[in-house]
Amino acid sequence: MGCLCDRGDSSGTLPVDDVLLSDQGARLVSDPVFGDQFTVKQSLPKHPLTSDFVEPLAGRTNLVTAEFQEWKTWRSAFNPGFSASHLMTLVPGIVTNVSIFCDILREHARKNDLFRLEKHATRLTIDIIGKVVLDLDFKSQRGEHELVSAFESQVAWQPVGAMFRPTELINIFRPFVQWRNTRTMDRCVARELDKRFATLEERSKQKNIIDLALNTYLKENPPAKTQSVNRTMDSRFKQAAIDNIKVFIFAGHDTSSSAICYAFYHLSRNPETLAAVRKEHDAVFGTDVSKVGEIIEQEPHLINKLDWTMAVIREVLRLHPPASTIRIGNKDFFLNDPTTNEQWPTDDFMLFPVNINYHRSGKLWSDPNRFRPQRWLAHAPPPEGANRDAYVAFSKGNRNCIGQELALIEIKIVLAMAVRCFDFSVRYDELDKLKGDKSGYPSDSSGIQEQFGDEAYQIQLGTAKPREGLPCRVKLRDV
Ligand code: HEM
Repeated sequence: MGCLCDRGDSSGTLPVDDVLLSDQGARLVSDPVFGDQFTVKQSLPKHPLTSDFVEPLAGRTNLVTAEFQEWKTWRSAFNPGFSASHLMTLVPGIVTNVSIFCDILREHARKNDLFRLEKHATRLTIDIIGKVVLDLDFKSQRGEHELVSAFESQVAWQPVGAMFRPTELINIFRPFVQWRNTRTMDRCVARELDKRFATLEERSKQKNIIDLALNTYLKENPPAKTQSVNRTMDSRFKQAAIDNIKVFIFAGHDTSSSAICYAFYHLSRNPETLAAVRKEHDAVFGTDVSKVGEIIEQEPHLINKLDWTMAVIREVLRLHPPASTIRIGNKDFFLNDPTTNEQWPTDDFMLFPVNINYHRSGKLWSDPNRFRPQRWLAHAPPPEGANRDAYVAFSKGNRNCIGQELALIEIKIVLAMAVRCFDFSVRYDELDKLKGDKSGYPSDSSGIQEQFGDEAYQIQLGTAKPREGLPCRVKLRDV
């Protein structure tokens, strides 16, 4: 491993460092001064490994991997689906799904059983995204839906990730299982596309992702006056629409579910923060916790008053960012050290702004490994406050996360409806009892059990998730 800069911080992290990944060099970037050069000032194309990762989940033509004009066309087609005013119309659907999530937690509390929170959080967020993207109720929190099951299986069979599954080692199965899952996912999405396409012109304009995709098609291919709306959709466009819908379903649930788990994890370990968040919820929604969902539905803008809750979410995503970006360098692009004016070539290098290094750098943050949400409160100026330049949870530049506001809204609603009802306790000490629960997690209590002092360190399962799916118990609070 060779280093490019010798301005490492106290933890020894270098702003730019080189490693060899299989047969290709990678420049690991740990400082926004360098990372912004290829994500913000100029946005270099995504590295081909992004497509390798995304393709089994969302095919070849999707917003995450698209470049140049194709990306521009799709990004502007989908932008209206994330306008502040449209997002507020999604709140009732989110509240309905969060109520079901809370009911499920209530059932666990009554049974006082041990369970993995990740499964419930993932089913919650996939149900929410099903409504946002397809205007469809998957109802997967209470039952099975073939599209959801295919997604879950596809994530579990990703080659990077759940290596603990013995079947993972026998690679000959993977292509078949992934091919079958893709066929199921494509069939389900195509069915919805056909239904919506047939009725598109009869319905008033809607901004869910499926209709925004179809409107793009109609704009590019206006029907002739004599043509019936039953005409068939161009097959290339249809596949691109299917892939984009799948990418929204994947990107829109897998990351948010990880953040929900980590929010409960940190709140359960930080009683003072938990008390501050509960106090804030009392002040904003009143003390009758049974009414919160109704109040949020009627006055959705109240969630903009949740400063502490928002600070918790930002801090959770600082310590445990579930996703990142990787770019590919080229012969005309050089990384520049502004203090020395030295230039480094990037041709054929993977350029990786390492989110964990940004977020846990002692040079960029005070007390970087500690959960301290108050650093995000408006009255906490730097150095106590947050270093917003060094915050890349949603990436930066024009390829930043299109769904970030939606994610923040849904996580805020989950916390607003749950934290005053339940006491969470994280139970890695009882992991052995979950052995053989068919979750796919190994229940491995041997070897290293923590990283940075956290038992719930991140593993890759799709995006990055808490180890072992966050085993926990919940108790009902007397409120
Ligand atoms: C806590 C939740 C979330 C986190 C931490 C997160 C993080 C990210 C990151 C780091 C990227 C950059 C990926 C790359 O460059 O390869 C990204 C892009 C993206 N995210 Fe999110 N995301 C979240 C929620 C969502 C949601 C709810 C949606 C959809 C409703 C979504 C849809 C997307 C899409 C489509 C892109 C690609 C955007 C583009 O390239 O134009 N994400 N997200």
